[in-house]
Amino acid sequence: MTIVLLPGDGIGPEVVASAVEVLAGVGEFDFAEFPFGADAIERCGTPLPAEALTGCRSAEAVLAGAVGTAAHTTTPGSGLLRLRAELGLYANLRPVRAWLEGLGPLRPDVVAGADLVIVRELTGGLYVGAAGRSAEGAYDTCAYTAGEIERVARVAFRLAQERRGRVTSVDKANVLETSRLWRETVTGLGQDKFPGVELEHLLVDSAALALVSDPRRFDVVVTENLFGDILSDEAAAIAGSLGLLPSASLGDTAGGLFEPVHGSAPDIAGLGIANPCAAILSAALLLRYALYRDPEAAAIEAAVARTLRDGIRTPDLGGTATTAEVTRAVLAGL
Ligand SMILES: NC(=O)c1ccc[n+]([C@@H]2O[C@H](COP(=O)([O-])OP(=O)(O)OC[C@H]3O[C@@H](n4cnc5c(N)ncnc54)[C@H](O)[C@@H]3O)[C@@H](O)[C@H]2O)c1
Ligand SMILES: CC(C)[C@H](C(=O)O)[C@@H](O)C(=O)O
Ligand SMILES: [Mg+2]
Repeated sequence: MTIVLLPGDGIGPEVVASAVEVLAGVGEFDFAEFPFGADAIERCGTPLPAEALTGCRSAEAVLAGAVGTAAHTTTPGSGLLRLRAELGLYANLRPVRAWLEGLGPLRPDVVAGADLVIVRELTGGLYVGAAGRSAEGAYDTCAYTAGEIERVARVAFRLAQERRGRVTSVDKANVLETSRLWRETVTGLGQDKFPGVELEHLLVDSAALALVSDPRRFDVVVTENLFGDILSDEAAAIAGSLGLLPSASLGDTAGGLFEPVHGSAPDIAGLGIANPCAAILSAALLLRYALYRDPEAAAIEAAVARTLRDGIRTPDLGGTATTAEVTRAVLAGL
């Protein structure tokens, strides 16, 4: 059972090492590591070398850190986008929980008990549409097919059936044609196949406010690629830090890509203070969604919750613990 590791850049290798320690604490796995991101550009001349892609294709699952450095800004991200596209990972689950009161910048009475999942469409929209420069400026284009919308909406509805039975679809249907198609398609699918799931539609600007003023109203949020990218970083305020947000990128075949929502955090890379929880929780999602080992996944999540409760927290959460100390506490809590 091989798990491919793509540590990448900045704090990526630091937090992936923590996640690997925690995985080794719950079972026996084979790991195969490949260069990725700016690290791969330096070593192989490309952010996603052919052997890394081949390794990812044949692995049970992929655990990634983050990509990007000050010297290499856009190209490392293109390797990540290509990996998602090549593996057909169109649904990106980004669970957000208020693990503990008072961790983040928001009022505890607003966030206490919040527990939602953002399902971000991951292989379409503005990220992949025709883009370029013209004589006068530049352009990016947004296009979605009904099929692309329906398949990610299906993931959201199914997830809601296992949770609290409520989907919020986020779009900008008052302006964008792709959003009007998004709204029609999600509505049709809900009526036809998921009548038991409550569906509401929110415009993205209004959703952005509701996320931080009334996060408990959300169960499953489904939205297009760029809105999902932005709203998920915003939602980190509910959890308390980007260092607490994991993700699972899934397609129609087994396996998937599991990675923190955060980036390579060049401002703290190499200091040993990165919060490893997002990567550790991504490893838990890997166990749940790629290896079907839910008990181990739940054990890791409980150990992270205990570590936070015990006050063993990195500086992003107002603590003084190091990456290694948090990792040790999670392992001890298993
Ligand atoms: N999935 C990815 O690989 C990914 C995601 C986002 C950004 N990026 C890339 O990362 C680079 C930096 O981007 P950015 O600074 O806008 O976003 P970032 O997510 O790297 O950092 C934003 C802020 O959050 C903090 N932070 C992030 N993760 C943390 C953690 N685990 N523990 C403690 N603090 C943490 C950082 O220190 C920084 O202050 C860019 O090159 C960007 O393209 C990559
Ligand atoms: C690095 C970047 C391409 C990536 C994205 O925009 O998808 C990141 O921000 C994320 O959220 O995974
Ligand atoms: Mg992002």
